[in-house]
Amino acid sequence: MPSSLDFVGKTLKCSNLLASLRCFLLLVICSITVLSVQCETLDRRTLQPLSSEDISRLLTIQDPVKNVDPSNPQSHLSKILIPRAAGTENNTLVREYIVSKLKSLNWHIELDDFVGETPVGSRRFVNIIATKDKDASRHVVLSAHYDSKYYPNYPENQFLGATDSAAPCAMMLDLAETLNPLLEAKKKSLDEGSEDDDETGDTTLQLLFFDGEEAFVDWTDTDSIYGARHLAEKWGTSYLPPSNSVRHHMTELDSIEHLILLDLLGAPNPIIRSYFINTAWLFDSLASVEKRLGDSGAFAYGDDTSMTAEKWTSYFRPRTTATVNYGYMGDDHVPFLQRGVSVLHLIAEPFPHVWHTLKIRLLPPPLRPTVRTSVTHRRYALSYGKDRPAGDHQRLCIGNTRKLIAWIYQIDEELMSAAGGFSLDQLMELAGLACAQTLATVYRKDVYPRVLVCCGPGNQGGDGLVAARHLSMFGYQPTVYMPKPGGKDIYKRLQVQCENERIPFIPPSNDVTALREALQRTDVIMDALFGFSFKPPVRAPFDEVLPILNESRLPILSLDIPSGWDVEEGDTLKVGLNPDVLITLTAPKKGVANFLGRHFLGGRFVPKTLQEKFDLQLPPYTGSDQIVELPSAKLQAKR
Ligand SMILES: NC(=O)C1=CN([C@@H]2O[C@H](COP(=O)(O)OP(=O)(O)OC[C@H]3O[C@@H](n4cnc5c(N)ncnc54)[C@H](O)[C@@H]3O)[C@@H](O)[C@H]2O)[C@H](O)CC1
Ligand SMILES: [K+]
Repeated sequence: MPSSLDFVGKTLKCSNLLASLRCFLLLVICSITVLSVQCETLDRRTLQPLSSEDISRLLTIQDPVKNVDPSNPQSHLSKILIPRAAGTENNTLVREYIVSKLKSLNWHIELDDFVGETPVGSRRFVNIIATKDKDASRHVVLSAHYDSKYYPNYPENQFLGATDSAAPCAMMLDLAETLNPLLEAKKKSLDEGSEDDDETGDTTLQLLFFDGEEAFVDWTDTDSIYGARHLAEKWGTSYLPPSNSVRHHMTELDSIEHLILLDLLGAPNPIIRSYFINTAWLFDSLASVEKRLGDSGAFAYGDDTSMTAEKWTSYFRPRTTATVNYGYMGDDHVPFLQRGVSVLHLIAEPFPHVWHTLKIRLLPPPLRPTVRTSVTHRRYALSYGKDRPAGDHQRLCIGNTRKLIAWIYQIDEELMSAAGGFSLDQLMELAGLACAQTLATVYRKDVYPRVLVCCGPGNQGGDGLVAARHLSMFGYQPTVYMPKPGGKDIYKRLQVQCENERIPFIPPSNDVTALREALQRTDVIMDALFGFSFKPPVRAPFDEVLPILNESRLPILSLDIPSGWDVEEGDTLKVGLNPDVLITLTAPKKGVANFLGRHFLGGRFVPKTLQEKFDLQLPPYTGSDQIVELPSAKLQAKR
């Protein structure tokens, strides 16, 4: 029977989840207090509430049932709900339907067409990439797979995959159709200059319809998610041409704000959970969207009274610190997640009882849950363009940095004077801890375990050694590369501390062969080479080191200022590193005013007296955090 055959695949998916959950259990217990803070803040954006008129307008733009009604032969769902395993004629028919619908709505279509090896021979796979505004450099991606499970013989080969994932695909087409007039009106007003918003104008909606999600035999790493694996790999190495809004070395993957994957949706009463902390805010936003809709009676339909304002119940399992999910199951999002993409996985778990069975043939997918999920997504997508990074409390006067750079040495001196009372060891410890916390915040240790900490000859190199020690304690695998060790006693003591932690060191040398080899075994680079005392031009051996680090195309996190950048002028000589993330210490330097990547502030040691004396308008840190994320350079420039 197909269901029992495929139960192997399902067990594999679930066992991944269970294994991950088991691994994370201790962590959850130990770090519950910290996590409760992070859940509230990580990558958060605020969702601007829509008025009641907005909601009713949204619901009346288009009948929410029309596109997902299986009894209507013209609905999107009916058109997709045929056996459509990858490589079959039906698969082509469904693809052509999706493409023609989106083309007629004026969406830009790209097909990712390739041949892959499967246990049943070579097969053609075609991912569909539909983008509303092809010129926008940032994408909010909604995705689902359009293939159905392959079975060689009758009657199993009649498997329809209604929830898996015909209904999610139909929801996406419904969303495109419903929002199209609104998206076009917005684009028009941006083009005409009547609405001026670089931030949202540069973000567009992208729909990904994956092919070949299903295994041909049993679900394994190589027999599953053919389309997603191909696209994630391709996009990880496709670089976008640099422009005002596209920074150096930005890949197609970097352009993804969030990838939202819909799967196994459409059956009654799904339980949907939050799996990833960096999209927890997005999950909460969806749940609050659902609540507003439910409480306003928007889910009630016809004679059915089960979803009236008083009776409806949520599909979203509320998130609490005790129930944060740390595992993930095998699905199309995994190759993206492994490459650092922010993911929201919206899947019914436990899987619907009709999963990989033929029952759906006899029992059309229950209409109401499909409509409800579809409407919730419509409403969410409409308000996405109004989102902003929460930045009101993150005031930082970049205009003041001209003064700051002159003051930065003075602040340092005062901190370590008799009046300041700090020692260099103390400041370096707090600076290094903030740097390690930044890396752990952005780069998950299960995806980016191997950190190459590149340390320079000055105090910044000391920050790097402190960070390496903390990273090791956090569970990462740091390696220290210090081509020209500084002579101060403090560096030697820090090196001993690292060695006692069994952190490997690459022996100092002017020959960069060992560096090149180490980069082959690295997931992320920490740049602790030069800080605020760097004076261009770059001297040997670093003149050779910086280009090698850039050419590695690995993600880079820079400490205080990207190495090779002039502290006042930035990367004017174009010899500096191109980091993805920056952790500024004490206060931002003028040279990084136009830095486009993620920017954090750390060095939580500037006392109130010095903040007042130097008129530093530093943003408040939250709870026990050592770092605070700053608004993007683009937003600051506008203010
Ligand atoms: N209060 C704070 O913000 C603290 C910050 N910390 C960190 O310390 C650095 C500044 O440290 P400093 O020792 O003054 O200098 P650097 O580490 O930036 O580098 C000096 C080092 O580099 C050599 N060098 C300079 N220019 C070149 C060049 N063109 N080519 C090759 N080598 C060069 C120079 O000879 C020195 O050896 C700050 O940014 C923070 O990261 C403290 O840890 C805590 C307090
Ligand atoms: K640096």
